[in-house]
Amino acid sequence: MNDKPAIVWLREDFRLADNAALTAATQTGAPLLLIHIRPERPYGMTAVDWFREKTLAHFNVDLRSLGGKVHVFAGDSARLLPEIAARVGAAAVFWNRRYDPVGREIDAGLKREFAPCGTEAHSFAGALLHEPWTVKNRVGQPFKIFSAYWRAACEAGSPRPPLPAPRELKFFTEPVTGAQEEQLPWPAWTSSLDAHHKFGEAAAQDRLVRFIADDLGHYEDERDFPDRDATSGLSPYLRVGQISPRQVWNAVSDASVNPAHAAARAKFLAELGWREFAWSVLWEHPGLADHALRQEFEGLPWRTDPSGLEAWKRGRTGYPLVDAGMRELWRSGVMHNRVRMVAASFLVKHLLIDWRLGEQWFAETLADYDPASNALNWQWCAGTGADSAPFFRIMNPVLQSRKFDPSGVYIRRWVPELKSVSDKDIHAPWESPGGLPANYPLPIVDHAAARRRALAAWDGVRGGDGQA
Ligand SMILES: Cc1cc2nc3c(=O)[nH]c(=O)nc-3n(C[C@H](O)[C@H](O)[C@H](O)COP(=O)(O)OP(=O)(O)OC[C@H]3O[C@@H](n4cnc5c(N)ncnc54)[C@H](O)[C@@H]3O)c2cc1C
Repeated sequence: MNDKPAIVWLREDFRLADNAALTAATQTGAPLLLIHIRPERPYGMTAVDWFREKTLAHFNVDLRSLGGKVHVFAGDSARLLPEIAARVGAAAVFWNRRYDPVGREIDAGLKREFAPCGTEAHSFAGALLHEPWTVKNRVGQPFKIFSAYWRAACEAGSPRPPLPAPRELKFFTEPVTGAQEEQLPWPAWTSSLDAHHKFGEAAAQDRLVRFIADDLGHYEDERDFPDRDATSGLSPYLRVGQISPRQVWNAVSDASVNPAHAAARAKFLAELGWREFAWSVLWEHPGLADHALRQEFEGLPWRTDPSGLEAWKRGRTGYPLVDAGMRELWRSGVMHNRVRMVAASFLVKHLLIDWRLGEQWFAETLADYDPASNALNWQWCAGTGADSAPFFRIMNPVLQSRKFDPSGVYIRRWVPELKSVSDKDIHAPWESPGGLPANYPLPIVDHAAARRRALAAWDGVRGGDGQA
């Protein structure tokens, strides 16, 4: 028995089950000191910060019933973690790895700092199915194309089964100085988000079980329709680690699915694969959110258009599907994937506004924001990434709306001004015989003209040899 505590540093892994760091710390027999270090937030809370804080609060409720809690600190973790470890005389520190450029540098520095002090620092895989540096092509290079990446990842074998939650947790009970209030005051803008989310490990598991039972079988056919609740809704839980990708992978792989639906299962697992691919690309390109992967796009003549950007952010572009998506984002902290694509394409191609400004807005407002998936998908939509939709493929927001929200159910949910417009006219209400409803704007840009402008800009970058 060892009375020096083992510190478990929780970052994006607020769960008891399949938490390799927690399990390993438990196995030492030392009393556990669970800590979380809030980063300094000079610009205030973002939506994913809000989701993480809510998650932490719920995790603490679960822990209290087991006699423990997460001690919360705030500040620079590179300085604080060694201080806390020294203060409590920790025998060892455990964490699950993170892969963002800043986080991985801090963690590597901490390991170097702990080594000579006799405090063991142990890190584990937890947030991904495959460590981002492990899936490589035959000559040891990272993949640039998703399909090749995913084939290789699948050939590497199934991820190991998830770990059970530790049967018994013994907590460090001495007072720990310097800890903060567990809960921060919520900014006013977060109040509308609450109604759209449930928190806690049990809620995440429940969502997974319901998705498998009700939606997995028709995932492939229905996932693109924002008017249906046909996707898993797991992304915020995955983001803050209330559920692990291994738990999702194994539950979906083991579920008994009608053989006719095997393709739906494969499609869903491949979407988890996109998440993996995004992290592997970020691992290789730490500047993914700042620099176009295709260099030539750095020369694209982006427009400076503050009022266009503001109309896009507020859902006032006059294109109902784009506006519905942007308002869904603001009010709920999430947006359906198909609509994310249409809204992103609209900003980049119709308004010719730099994709980085859209990436930043999503980073502030998405409850599932992660630096890999967000940057990769923005580069995909902008055509600037390695395996992206080509720039000249410009989504028509009206046709997308007619195809994927045919009766306007999704639009009416988020754009109440259009409630009484007919199903036929709701996609382009400015053409409605009844006239445009009061308070809803005319399109801020004409589709055909915007398309021509975008193609001309792209042609300039390509030296005039482009195809439209
Ligand atoms: C411009 C843009 C920005 C995006 N930003 C983010 C982001 O910051 N964080 C984020 O998690 N996803 C992002 N996505 C991807 C995708 O929209 C969301 O993962 C998805 O909408 C989440 O809903 P779901 O959990 O119901 O997904 P499901 O369809 O149920 O998919 C299951 C899981 O697979 C993963 N996944 C699905 N699609 C993608 C994808 N295209 N790229 C990466 N992973 C995917 C997610 O982890 C998701 O939870 C972005 C997409 C676009 C077009």
